[in-house]
Amino acid sequence: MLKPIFITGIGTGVGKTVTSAIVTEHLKADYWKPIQSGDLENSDTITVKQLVSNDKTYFHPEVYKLTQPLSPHLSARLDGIEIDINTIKVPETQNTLVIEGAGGLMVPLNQQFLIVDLIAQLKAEVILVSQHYLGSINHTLLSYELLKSRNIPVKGILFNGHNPDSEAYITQYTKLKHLGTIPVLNNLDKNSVKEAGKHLTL
Ligand SMILES: Nc1ncnc2c1ncn2[C@@H]1O[C@H](COP(=O)(O)OP(=O)(O)OP(=O)(O)O)[C@@H](O)[C@H]1O
Ligand SMILES: C[C@H](N)[C@H](N)CCCCCC(=O)O
Ligand SMILES: [Mg+2]
Repeated sequence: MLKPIFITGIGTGVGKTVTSAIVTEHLKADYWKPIQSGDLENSDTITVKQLVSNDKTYFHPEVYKLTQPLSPHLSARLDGIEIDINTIKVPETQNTLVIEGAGGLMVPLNQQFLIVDLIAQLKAEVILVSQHYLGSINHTLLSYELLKSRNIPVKGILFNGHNPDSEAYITQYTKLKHLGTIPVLNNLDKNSVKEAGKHLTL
């Protein structure tokens, strides 16, 4: 079986959903967001559906749909449940599977487990999404160190936005494969998503 691709990021709001749409479209892969924390009317699955144009992608349903836009451990508690990571199993598919996490690697799912533990359990390989802001080099290198310490395979790093100096520093330090940069998409739509994928090395 192909290793699923887990799209994680150096934090929340760094562009994992936009990246997931681009990667999903480019590979005509399936998409799965196992834990949606809040924004249920405008979930990441709905967003990716709106941005993908191929007819091969299958959207697997979320396992947890939590009502509050908070860390999943807390969102679950407020909904009166606890996330059981044993219920989160890779869906059956013959296709490449793109999985989107929630927030960054150390985001708690319950009192014990973090997103990074879920990645290990799902035996996925990671695409790390970084975004440029003051402080992002630190967040990117911390994410890299964690993945390395857990022996999690990393397919490469994608930058949402372009900053040649930061990218050069990060790639020379980590030796991660630079999979490309995603420009600011002023018109975020099916066309721009399809086009952005052509400039990535996946
Ligand atoms: N390259 C881009 N061009 C235009 N808009 C972008 C780009 N990247 C991200 N955005 C916008 O920034 C916001 C955050 O991006 P996104 O939802 O992809 O983050 P995320 O990492 O998936 O967040 P979460 O942790 O909530 O899942 C969204 O409104 C998205 O449309
Ligand atoms: C609600 C948000 N959009 C994400 N889905 C979850 C982000 C959790 C961040 C938790 C944290 O790192 O403090
Ligand atoms: Mg997202």
